[in-house]
Amino acid sequence: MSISVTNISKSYKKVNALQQISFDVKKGELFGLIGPDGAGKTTLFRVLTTLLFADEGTATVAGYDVVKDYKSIRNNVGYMPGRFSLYQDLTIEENLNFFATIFGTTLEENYEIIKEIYIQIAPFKDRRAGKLSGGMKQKLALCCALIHKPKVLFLDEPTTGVDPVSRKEFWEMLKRLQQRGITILVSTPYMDEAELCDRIALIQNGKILEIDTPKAIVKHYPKPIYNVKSKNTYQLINSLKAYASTHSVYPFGEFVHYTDTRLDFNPEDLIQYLESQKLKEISIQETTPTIEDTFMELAK
Ligand SMILES: Nc1ncnc2c1ncn2[C@@H]1O[C@H](COP(=O)(O)OP(=O)(O)OP(=O)(O)O)[C@@H](O)[C@H]1O
Repeated sequence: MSISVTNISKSYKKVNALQQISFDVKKGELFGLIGPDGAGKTTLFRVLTTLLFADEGTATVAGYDVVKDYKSIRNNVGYMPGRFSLYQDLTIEENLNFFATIFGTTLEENYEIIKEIYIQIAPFKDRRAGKLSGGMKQKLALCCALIHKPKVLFLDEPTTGVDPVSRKEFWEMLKRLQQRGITILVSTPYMDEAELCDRIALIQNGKILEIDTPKAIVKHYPKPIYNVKSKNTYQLINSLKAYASTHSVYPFGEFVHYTDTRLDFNPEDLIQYLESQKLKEISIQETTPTIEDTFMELAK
């Protein structure tokens, strides 16, 4: 195993940020931690990168214990924290040289591993990090996390605040790093990114709700789910919430996702009810559940 977490708990006074978390990540796996703000993702990253002690439990990374072997872990992992880690007043090149130096290496020595990402920002190498776009900062932060050739890469919400094109490119880069045998633990609040991981853990309020491949997680969804639409979405949600047989209701893109408590649910009954509520242009269609639907169901 590349990462092994056993019954890790961590509290900040009254907040139980992590509660008995256990999971394993295999060597070379791209593993996603999926959960909303405050779920405990950053706390877990900090424990695994030896920056914070857990109250209970044990964890190993690349075979090293996070408490006893913290020095070895620091030499073998790359960490890209969610909040920006670069020196804003240093240029791209200076940031890279700085990170290389603290790990006792040079940009030249490990150029091969960062080359593909670095060439995209190299034309701006004399620009200060503080003056870069979100996508460029992210690429520079990834280069800095990789400069000492880590075995395991920790990426805390690397695509938050980054435009959709850069997000897509970023995930393509991660896939290529994975092909080099690097184990990657990445957190994201974006459910569409969850589908790009080999396996994911859904996490909320410091607890793991489920761990599996994205496909299997969606397969476990327990009910038929419907895309419901009408002219007035706000009123539609309120009416659906007030309906006697509602199991779940929440906005989902241009639709409202609806599940019913009855096994013999007939959409016609729901249409009649919504019409009686004076809703107009109603449509109901069964749809395939997504990871977000599974999350909403488990988090209920
Ligand atoms: N230093 C701290 N002192 C007190 N509470 C904290 C501290 N750090 C985090 N918390 C709380 O612990 C919980 C987990 O926070 P954590 O930052 O690990 O979550 P997260 O999933 O990374 O979310 P975010 O994306 O918002 O950082 C939250 O309720 C947060 O408010």
